[in-house]
Amino acid sequence: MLDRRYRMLMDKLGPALPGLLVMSLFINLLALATPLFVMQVYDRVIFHAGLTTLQALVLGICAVILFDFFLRQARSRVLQRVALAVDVDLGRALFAKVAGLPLQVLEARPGHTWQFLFRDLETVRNTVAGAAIVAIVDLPFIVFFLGLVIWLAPPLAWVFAIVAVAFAVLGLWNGLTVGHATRLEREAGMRRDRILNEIVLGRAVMKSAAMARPLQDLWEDGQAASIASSIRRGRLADSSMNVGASLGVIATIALTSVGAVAILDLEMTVGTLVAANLLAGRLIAPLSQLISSWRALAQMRDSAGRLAAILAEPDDRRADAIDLPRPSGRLQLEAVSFAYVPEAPPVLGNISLRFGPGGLHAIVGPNGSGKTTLLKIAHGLYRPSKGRVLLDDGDMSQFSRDQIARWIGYVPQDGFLFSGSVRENIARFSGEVADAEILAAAQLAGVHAFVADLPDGYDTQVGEGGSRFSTGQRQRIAIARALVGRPPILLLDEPTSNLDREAEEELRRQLVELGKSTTVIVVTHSPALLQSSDSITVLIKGNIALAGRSDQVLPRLMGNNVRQVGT
Ligand SMILES: Nc1ncnc2c1ncn2[C@@H]1O[C@H](COP(=O)(O)OP(=O)(O)OP(=O)(O)O)[C@@H](O)[C@H]1O
Repeated sequence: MLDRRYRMLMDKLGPALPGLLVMSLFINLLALATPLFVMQVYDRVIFHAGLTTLQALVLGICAVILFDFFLRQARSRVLQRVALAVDVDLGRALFAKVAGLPLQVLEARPGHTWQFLFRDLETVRNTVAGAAIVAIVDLPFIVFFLGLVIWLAPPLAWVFAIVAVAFAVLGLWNGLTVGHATRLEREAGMRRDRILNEIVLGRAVMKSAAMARPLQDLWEDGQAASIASSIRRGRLADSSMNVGASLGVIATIALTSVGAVAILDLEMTVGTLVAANLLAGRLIAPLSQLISSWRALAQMRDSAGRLAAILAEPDDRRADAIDLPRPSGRLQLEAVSFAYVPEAPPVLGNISLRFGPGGLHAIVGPNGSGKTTLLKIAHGLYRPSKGRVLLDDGDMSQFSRDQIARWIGYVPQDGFLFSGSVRENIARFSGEVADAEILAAAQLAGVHAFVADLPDGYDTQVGEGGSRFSTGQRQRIAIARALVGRPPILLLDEPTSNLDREAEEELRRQLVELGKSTTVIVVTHSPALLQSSDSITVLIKGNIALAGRSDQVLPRLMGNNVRQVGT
């Protein structure tokens, strides 16, 4: 059975392959015209002063050149179409896959891995439309040329056989060494780029903590390793190419010498020798091309492997079996345990909680106690390792992300925004959200007055990741984004951590108001929010230390340091 990476490539290349083979057949047949032409000129025109024959031969070869040109053009077009299919179809599939993968899979690999996947796509695209593929398609015709040469010039057969074996050995050695060196080169490049990526992400920390020098040292180490692996790969590839070139020259010399002896023994004509030499060129060209394209082919094989592996990963659920009515807002965690890595101890252990419908519910606990993880599980972003989450009475795992996003609003700790306008961000970049809905969400989140006051209002560009706004402003816009469509459940991760007193009080009032119709679950350390909550859950080291009505939990919480509750 075909490896899935080759299956993926054949999906794109397969439909074009018969056409390519037919065109290559004709191109290779036409390639016989030159040796035939030369043979005729040497053996007939020169010896018999046949100028009329020469004219006919020149006319014929001109027609052949023209036909050959059009065929090559057509072959290039076909390969360009294949490249376009890779770009469009695979590009679209890859983006949809990356966007559709479960959050846990996305978080399990460093961020730049995903960018590299799109470079993999470019590698596949460029190789599929490049000279290496033409050389591969030309490969079967080598056998044909070999047979022809043996038939035409039997005394040269053993020279051709030796040349073919020498190229096969070189190709094999090249494949093994250059393929491996290419892989090492990529890994070294990725390690170096990871440092660069982090420097860009953590630029403010780098500057404020004066970490530029040590980080540069780290990057230079990475760069040195990358250069060393490039040089090694380059050396191996150059050696193969040079050995290939030398083999080509040796083949010509051996053919000419053996041919000369055969001519002296009257076993062959001069024309046959010249023709055999030209045919040898046709035989060696695709082999040399393959050897010099080996790096591209090895990269394409690895890239296709990575792409195929990602494309085979299971998605988050995309489609719903049935369009269920809007839930009332009851959210229940049933004996939920969760571990980020299967072999590590669980971050959450056997959590059972019920929220709503409606009400303001607070979750508190020390750093690292699992509050954010709990919220992500409640939002279906992570699947529990054990237990389940129920939305009303339905198991959360049956719902698609689209449906969950409509029913559960989620405001992450950093309030990340995407480059674009405030309006686009609140509307989740959907053209289907009406202005009235955006305004209502902004008013509910208490961000309308601030946005309306900006010179470009809702058209204001937020910058990369929302960088043109303060963290508090970003968080308020993120709350508005979560409220679009008035989901029956709203999850907020420390929404007041970056707000001033006044904004905190305003948000508290709004959350209490929202709690009358919506189940609001908020991770918070804000005393004001805790006091206004209907229920409080205290998490310690991934376990529920205390949970219940806030008037019961709060006095114990106030009397104890949160870290000591439940111990
Ligand atoms: N992506 C991850 N991979 C592995 N472990 C993680 C990951 N994210 C969090 N953890 C671990 O899970 C535990 C709980 O983290 P979580 O972020 O849920 O805590 P938290 O209570 O929200 O903390 P904080 O109050 O600091 O935000 C921590 O021990 C943390 O180290």
